[in-house]
Amino acid sequence: MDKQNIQSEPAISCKSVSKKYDTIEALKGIDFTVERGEIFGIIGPDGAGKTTLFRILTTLILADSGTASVDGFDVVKDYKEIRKRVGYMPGKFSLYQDMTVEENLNFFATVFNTTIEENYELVKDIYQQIEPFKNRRAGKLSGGMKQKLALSCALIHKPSVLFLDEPTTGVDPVSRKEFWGMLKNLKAQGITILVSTPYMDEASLCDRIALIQNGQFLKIDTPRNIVNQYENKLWAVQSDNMHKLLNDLRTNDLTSNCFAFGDKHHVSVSSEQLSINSLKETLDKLGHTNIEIKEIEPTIEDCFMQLSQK
Ligand SMILES: Nc1ncnc2c1ncn2[C@@H]1O[C@H](COP(=O)(O)OP(=O)(O)OP(=O)(O)O)[C@@H](O)[C@H]1O
Repeated sequence: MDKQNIQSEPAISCKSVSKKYDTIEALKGIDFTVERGEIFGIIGPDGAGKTTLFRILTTLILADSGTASVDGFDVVKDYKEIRKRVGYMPGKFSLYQDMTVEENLNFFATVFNTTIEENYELVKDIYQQIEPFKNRRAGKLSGGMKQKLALSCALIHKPSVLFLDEPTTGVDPVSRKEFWGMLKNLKAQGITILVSTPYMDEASLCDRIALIQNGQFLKIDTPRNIVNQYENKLWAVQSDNMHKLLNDLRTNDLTSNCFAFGDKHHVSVSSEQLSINSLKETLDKLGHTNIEIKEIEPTIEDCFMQLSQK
């Protein structure tokens, strides 16, 4: 395929991709495309199928059925081309623990037939933060520093598509925030990013997201549109006895679902018959004290809970 044709293809395209491990259906007919220059998030809990999808797209395993392409190349036929063009940061950072920071980066550069100097501009902002520790072994770095080194290694050959599988899992909140800042900078340099995360709060940092559960996409859209499409009213409820409150809310005929969210319970209400005051009265009769109920804006997690129960 010539260069111009490649540029008109989406960065990633997946059509009816399925994968089984014995009897476990890890992916059940995944369909989506990622446009060039997007930060696209795959959001879902452990075991939803995120890693399996990443491995198929980075040509490490084969799908049982369906087709997929990356940067315009077919994941089966053109796997060699794809390997040159993608950067992959697996969930468990693939660093050589006994090699130093600099040796790790050098190694990845050499594997891709390049040098640190050649693509230094691309990794500079990230690598400079760990450069003071360049003689330290990777195994002795903190979680946040390991993450920065792993990202530098995934970028050192200037990939056009970057695959980041749960890059912020096990990383402290400050480093998580910094990390998303780095992704924005990479996007500004024209790199397409597919990133998976179990943290629903990170969804809003993506251009578009797919919510995944049990090997299926529940929804694909911008985080804003997903939140706007939330169907019910949503209330945050608390009382002195949160455990009993959860049971009482779940057995109420007029609420559609309820789950614990931080120090409150989030209750989804589809019925017009139920008002905040009438729910307060009901809970009062059930013996609850210090009841507080507030209407709130749904988060992506609320949307996920609603969609996953359909
Ligand atoms: N090599 C394998 N052999 C058998 N089952 C597997 C294998 N790899 C994954 N699975 C199963 O396939 C399903 C999807 O797993 P996958 O690792 O893709 O999900 P995930 O969303 O990345 O979750 P996690 O963050 O836990 O890895 C799970 O039920 C998992 O147990």
